[in-house]
Amino acid sequence: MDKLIINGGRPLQGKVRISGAKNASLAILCATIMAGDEVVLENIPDISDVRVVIEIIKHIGSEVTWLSSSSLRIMAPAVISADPPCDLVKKLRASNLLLGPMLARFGYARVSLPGGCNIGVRPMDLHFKGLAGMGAQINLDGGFAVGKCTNRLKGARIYLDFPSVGATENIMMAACLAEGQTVLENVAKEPEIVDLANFLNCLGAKVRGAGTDVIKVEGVSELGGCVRYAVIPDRIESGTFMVAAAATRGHLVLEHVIPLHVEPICAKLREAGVQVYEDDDRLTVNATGELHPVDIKTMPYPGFPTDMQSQMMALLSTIKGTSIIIENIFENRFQIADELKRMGAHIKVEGRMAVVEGVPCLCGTNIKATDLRAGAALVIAALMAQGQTEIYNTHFIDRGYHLLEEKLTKLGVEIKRGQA
Ligand SMILES: CC(=O)N[C@H]1[C@@H](OP(=O)(O)OP(=O)(O)OC[C@H]2O[C@@H](n3ccc(=O)[nH]c3=O)[C@H](O)[C@@H]2O)O[C@H](CO)[C@@H](O)[C@@H]1O
Ligand SMILES: C=C(OP(=O)(O)O)C(=O)O
Repeated sequence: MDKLIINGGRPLQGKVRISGAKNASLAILCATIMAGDEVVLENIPDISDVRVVIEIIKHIGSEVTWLSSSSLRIMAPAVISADPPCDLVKKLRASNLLLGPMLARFGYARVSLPGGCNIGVRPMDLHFKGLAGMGAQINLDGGFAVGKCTNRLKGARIYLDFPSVGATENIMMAACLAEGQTVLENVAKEPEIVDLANFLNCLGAKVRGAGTDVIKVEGVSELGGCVRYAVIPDRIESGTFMVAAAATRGHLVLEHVIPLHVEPICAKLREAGVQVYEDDDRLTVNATGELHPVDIKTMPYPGFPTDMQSQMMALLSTIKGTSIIIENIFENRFQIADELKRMGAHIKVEGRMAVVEGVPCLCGTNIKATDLRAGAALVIAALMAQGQTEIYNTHFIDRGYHLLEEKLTKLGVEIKRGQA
């Protein structure tokens, strides 16, 4: 097991290039199993979640080759050679996105219920309801979701009770190969949904409306390949660096960003007194002035992302005054508060609300990541803290941050990896 050792107290200074989006890459990798010909993907981050999904699709028969450090060539199988292996599926959440594509292409899927970070209950009822609405039989069997459809899936009108990202993606993918039209209402509007829809359309799918509340899919009998598809930049990695710059009262230029995707984060940082400037695909963050407390409510996109909530909590823990955070998406995303308190933060958690009283500074100590974004938040806390911090459970952080130590080192941070 690894640990990260960080000596804090220096402002982040310089330029950082943002990598491809984890959540878009994972969904697109699952979608590749529906492709009838070769697919080349670019801007794929080489992070552990991506490596695991690649192993899973290879196991079911896909041929996958790294063409460079961020591009992949994939050829999906005509028939699946094995079920997705349970031990790999359980390593992450996004493996639940195999169900829709496998059912649509092969008429059968036996996928273990997914794992991933312990940030809430995370049921799959909306996925199952949508796929069943298209004619699939879905059963739960000893921790596995087993889906079957004897004939082609049928287009249907499906209303999601909640705009779930994963359910929108699974049903949208399955609808691409269904017979007739699918109308999906109250869907998630996250940029990763739009990226996935764009990729599917590159394969010859007919998806319209991604990024709005209603997605319409005209099913086609087969999908083709794609000569080149570049995944969008990671808005959560962007947000994490922006918050890290603010927390260390630094000055940072982020390159290869889509500013629109990080607008909810920019808006909150500006409200806190951070200067944020946009220029094409670059963002400049300057936090050399006084900062103010802010209140945050996590919401589906374009609201404030739950995946940035922990990082903001770390930042707010050293801003004088009271900030209130309401977590509306995942009930278990305040575990980070206990670790921040070990560093001297004053945070009171009551159900879905956290009250953060800013303290003048945090102190370095030994702390452990409880999930991916909590890990990112602890890195931010360590960057601000006086003295040395050791962060354990780094495997959570490795799920989602490409070249984190290298990027931070270039920005002036003293960071190294050691054995825990
Ligand atoms: C791999 C990936 O893309 N992960 C992202 C995805 O997760 P994920 O796709 O799991 O998140 P969802 O949008 O589905 O979950 C949002 C809420 O809906 C609930 N729900 C979801 C499905 C369902 O069938 N029933 C149900 O009740 C969940 O428990 C949660 O409370 O979106 C989340 C919300 O933006 C992000 O935090 C994750 O980083
Ligand atoms: C919650 C996250 O990911 P996952 O859905 O893969 O657990 C995340 O990226 O913060």
